[in-house]
Amino acid sequence: MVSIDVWNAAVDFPIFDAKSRSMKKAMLGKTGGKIGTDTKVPIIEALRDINLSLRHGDRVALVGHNGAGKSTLLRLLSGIYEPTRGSALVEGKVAPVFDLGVGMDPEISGRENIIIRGLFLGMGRKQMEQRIDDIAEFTELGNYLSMPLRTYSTGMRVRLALGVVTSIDPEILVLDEGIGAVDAEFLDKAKSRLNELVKRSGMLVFASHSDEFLAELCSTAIWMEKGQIKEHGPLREVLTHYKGKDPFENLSPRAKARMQQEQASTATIGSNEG
Ligand SMILES: Nc1ncnc2c1ncn2[C@@H]1O[C@H](COP(=O)(O)OP(=O)(O)OP(=O)(O)O)[C@@H](O)[C@H]1O
Repeated sequence: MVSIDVWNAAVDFPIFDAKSRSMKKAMLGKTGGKIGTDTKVPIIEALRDINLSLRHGDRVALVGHNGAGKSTLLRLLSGIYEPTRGSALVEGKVAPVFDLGVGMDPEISGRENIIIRGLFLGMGRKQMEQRIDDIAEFTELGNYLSMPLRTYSTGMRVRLALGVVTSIDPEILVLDEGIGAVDAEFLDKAKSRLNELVKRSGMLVFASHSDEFLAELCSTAIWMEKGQIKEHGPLREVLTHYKGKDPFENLSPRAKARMQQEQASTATIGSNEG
């Protein structure tokens, strides 16, 4: 069973080449973590006082303004960052998808990239070889799959990357958005594959600014503000507080129906956090 537990965690970034003297006089910005200037080296407090408990089946949206700490939290949950203070315990294999293009080699073919990227996401070579035809069909890239990746347009690369990512069997899927570069028709096709992927995965944490996508894939949400969790609860409720209005009024009927279904089955959230 997969699980994530975080206790009083903080992540700091010391900035060795910043001029702390001039920063003391600077106005407090609206975005980003707090910049501490008490020490010789300024420190950005990207995350602080994070307490979180996620379990099998959780599908969590991560929302918040620029610099609120979403990407840092995703990296903490993926084991890429260690907490500076506090602790984080992650049980299960994490497939981190932060940048769809990461791990792709421009000089090798689309097909070879499918295998390499799959290995990077924790799959075996045999497993990827079994799935390659399905991925090829999904991407609709045809003969381009034998061409080096450098000959692809941005959208074509995203198709390939999405094809691979949606073919894996992750225990914990950690997604940062970056799915914007494909055309609407393809995105629609990707949605059902993403849905299947999320169903197969033990847990999803998904940072996105797209209400449509969040409604499609998530049932609960964490609202980050200035490096802290401001609210954790049912998706619609948290997004309504975050945005100041219900963002789902104008959603597609399909997304609305799915969300209502989710809400009916959502257990009490956050009762085991503290
Ligand atoms: N490698 C780093 N070095 C120094 N500061 C960093 C680093 N990564 C993030 N930060 C700082 O940590 C804070 C949180 O950044 P983070 O990228 O987690 O925010 P975010 O919510 O993902 O933002 P966005 O929506 O703009 O991507 C910001 O103040 C940022 O400046």
